Amino acid sequence: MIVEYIRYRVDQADASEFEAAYGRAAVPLAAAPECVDYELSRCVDEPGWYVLRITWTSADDHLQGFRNGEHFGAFFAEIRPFVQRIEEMRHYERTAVHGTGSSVPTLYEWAGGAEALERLTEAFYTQVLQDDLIGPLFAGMDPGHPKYVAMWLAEVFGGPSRYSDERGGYQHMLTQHLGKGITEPQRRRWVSLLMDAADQVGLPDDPEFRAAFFGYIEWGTRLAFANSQPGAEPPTQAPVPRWGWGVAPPYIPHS
Ligand code: HEM
Repeated sequence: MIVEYIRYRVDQADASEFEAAYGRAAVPLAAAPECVDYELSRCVDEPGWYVLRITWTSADDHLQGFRNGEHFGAFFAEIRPFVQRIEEMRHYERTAVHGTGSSVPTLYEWAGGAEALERLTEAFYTQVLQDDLIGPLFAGMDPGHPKYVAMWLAEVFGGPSRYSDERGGYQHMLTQHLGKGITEPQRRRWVSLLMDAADQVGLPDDPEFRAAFFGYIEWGTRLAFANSQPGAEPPTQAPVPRWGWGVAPPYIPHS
């Protein structure tokens, strides 16, 4: 992916027509398969200045695919009157420096931190060990297992990276599932018992948290299932995944 920045300097008198033109141009832009996303921002200190950010699938896709494609004509017809107003138009590559701030709590914080996740896994594995369908899989489990899985979940949900630092990270977790031959009914039971445990220990039950929590559990158990099958060859090295809120951040009423 590549990010294109276009800086415009528009006369204040033309600003509303400029924004309206880009509003119309955004329709063919959004329809172009080469366009990932876009955003037009207006400078607060110098109101005639604008920055348009467009993320393209690649610079070539922009310059060859989009410009020679079916949507360019309609896009360009709208913005043509403002081309003379462009001060800079360049492609930028993302660097390794990026991240998110703390304006939204992590799932880890929202869940109640390490202590809440440990309560969850303790209650969960107590049930697991008594379960006819999946209990036998865990018959020889390490007594520290509930704590280790809580550490894993904490890291996934945005908490400290203890599982990576102290327990071998993704690679160790993967080796624990390889060759286990988990069946689909066993995967489902694992999910179901974990959701029961979440209710039992009082994890937050707001729709946003539960949707994100369940989303990860569904994803993770499907991977564990796939990786446990005979002959599976999953990647042996990978970072511990980091799971966020997805499309529905927490609902925090503002007074
Ligand atoms: C989101 C889904 C899952 C997560 C996050 C997860 C997490 C983990 C982790 C972190 C370990 C290694 C613990 C350690 O450091 O020793 C582990 C081991 C294991 N997992 Fe999973 N797991 C998931 C799904 C499943 C499912 C669906 C099953 C089977 C139904 C399963 C069965 C096992 C077993 C049998 C072990 C070895 C336990 C032992 O002998 O100590 N896991 N899991």
